[in-house]
Amino acid sequence: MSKTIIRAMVLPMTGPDAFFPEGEICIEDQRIVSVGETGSAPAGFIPDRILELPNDVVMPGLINTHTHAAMTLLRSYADDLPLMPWLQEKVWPFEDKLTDEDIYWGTSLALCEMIRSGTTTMLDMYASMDQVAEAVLLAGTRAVLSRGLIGNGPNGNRALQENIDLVHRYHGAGNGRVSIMFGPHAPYTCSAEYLQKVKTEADRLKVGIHIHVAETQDEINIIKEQQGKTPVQWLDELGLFGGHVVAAHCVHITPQDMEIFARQHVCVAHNPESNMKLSSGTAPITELRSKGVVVSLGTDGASSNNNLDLFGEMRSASYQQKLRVNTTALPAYDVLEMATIGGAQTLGLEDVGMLAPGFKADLITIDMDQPHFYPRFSIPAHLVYAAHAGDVRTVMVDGKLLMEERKLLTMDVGKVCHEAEIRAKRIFKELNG
Ligand SMILES: CSC[C@H]1O[C@@H](n2cnc3c(O)ncnc32)[C@H](O)[C@@H]1O
Ligand SMILES: [Zn+2]
Repeated sequence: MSKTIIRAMVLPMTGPDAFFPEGEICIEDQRIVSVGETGSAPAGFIPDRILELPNDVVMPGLINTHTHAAMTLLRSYADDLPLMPWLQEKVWPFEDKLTDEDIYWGTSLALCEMIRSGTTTMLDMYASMDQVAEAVLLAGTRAVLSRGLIGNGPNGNRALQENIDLVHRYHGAGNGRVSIMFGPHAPYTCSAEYLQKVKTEADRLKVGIHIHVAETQDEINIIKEQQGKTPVQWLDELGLFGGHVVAAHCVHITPQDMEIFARQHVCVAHNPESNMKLSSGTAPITELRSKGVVVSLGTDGASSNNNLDLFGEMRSASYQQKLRVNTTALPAYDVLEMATIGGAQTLGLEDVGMLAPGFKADLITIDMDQPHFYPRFSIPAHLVYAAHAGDVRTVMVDGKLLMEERKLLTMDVGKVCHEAEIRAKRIFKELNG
């Protein structure tokens, strides 16, 4: 049994007006017991640890709903290219050389970066997912993991079996910190028959599906030529939707596609920085949200971003919609919702994303006693428009501290950076002599 009290400014993300300037959160083991003003702890709650952080804001941990964690090994390896040449000429040849251990260390590097920037949960899609799961279990974060499935390639069936095995081995592991989805890569890398097989397995094992959808105009052209309809309409007619589906990107979608998402409760993972860097386009986020579609935020991998910082992603998401629509689009609180409770809804996690009694204690604190946070007119505006990754002081997941005073408690950052550097450079040498 462990009992903790955190005293700080509390932004619980339970509604736009909920804020406790002199707040207090009580935590027992993995869960939050109470949230309120200082002095609101239940009678008889005797903590064995008190974190006095009066100049910090405590808020839910951020949730990254689309990434390829181990792609940290490709950071700054392949820049300034559009999606297809980037994948075909640079990324896939590099990924062909990755070993299971490389993916373990690349994922660990991503987890160091995520914890240090306030991300407590990720939805990942990659290969060697047992190693990814082990890295997550050791780091102490929460993750939903999917085996990336390129159905049209020679390994499509083997990869599908790996995804099935992953469900059996890791769904619910780490006291529920790890769960599994299926990861068909995209409409242009999976046939109709393959996607239907994936859907059958996902339904049988009662887990969700994570897929890239409508990322580029090239994808729309390919699928329209092959199928005579948009990727979203094709996937809908194939029967892929209807269960729990997370669609990443969704840049080039029509009003009819948005109606399908709303009707089928497809959740969208928006990746504004990757979409800008690959020059893919600007997703119609305000329209999706006004149709009732759940939209959350992802960074995509570190090769198309090139960081895993959701504070930057929140700012980019807001600014991008303001540029596309007008200045009232995606105000600060709405973006914070996308990065917290919206992320939890996207991942089907019912007890994270807010600070409320009964919820899991996945939370972060941000040091507000810094010049760029004065004067304090609006905490949500500060967090979205002024904060950066380095402002995160404390990270807790499942009631366990993963970072205190910016020191990682579960990971050896020096060792992780060293392993990542030598492994990435080895592959570079293998490819370039
Ligand atoms: C088979 S594992 C996942 C696969 O996806 C690749 N990937 C990374 N970013 C993107 C993106 O924006 N669109 C499509 N595919 C992407 C990654 O390199 C892996 O090969
Ligand atoms: Zn992706």
